[in-house]
Amino acid sequence: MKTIEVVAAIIKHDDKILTTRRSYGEFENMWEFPGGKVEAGETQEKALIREIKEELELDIDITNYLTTVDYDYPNFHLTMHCFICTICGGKMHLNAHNDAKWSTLEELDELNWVPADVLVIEKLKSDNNQ
Ligand SMILES: Nc1nc2c([nH]c(=O)n2[C@H]2C[C@H](O)[C@@H](COP(=O)(O)OP(=O)(O)OP(=O)(O)O)O2)c(=O)[nH]1
Repeated sequence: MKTIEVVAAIIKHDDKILTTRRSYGEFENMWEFPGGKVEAGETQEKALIREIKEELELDIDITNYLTTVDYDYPNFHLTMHCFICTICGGKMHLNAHNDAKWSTLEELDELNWVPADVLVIEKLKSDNNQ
């Protein structure tokens, strides 16, 4: 099975986290963390900065590494590296999503997530309880 390597941004502001809703493809209208595929020759950090600029027109600072999740979808294996980030510039514009919202950790449970992201949310919650 092919593996897709993806980077995702957990963008924080105060006690809120930015979530975005996919506007196309097999996970249309499900919530995710913004990001995308790492291109050949790119570092994970460079890929994430590029993806967030493309998708949201935002500049980000990567604060720290959160986790890497591995998930088997029926037609591919996902390896997704997740980083905690903050916004350092730009004005949000949705180029690849049909909605975005700021949610507290508790409010994340109310959203219909892309399947692999449930693992990311578990990690965010366990870190928060330490
Ligand atoms: N961006 C993102 N992708 C995720 C998440 N969770 C998850 O399972 N995925 C999957 C969905 C997609 O199959 C894959 C990422 O693809 P993508 O479509 O965002 O990548 P990309 O921006 O490089 O897009 P494309 O030009 O190939 O469409 O990872 C997540 O939180 N964020």
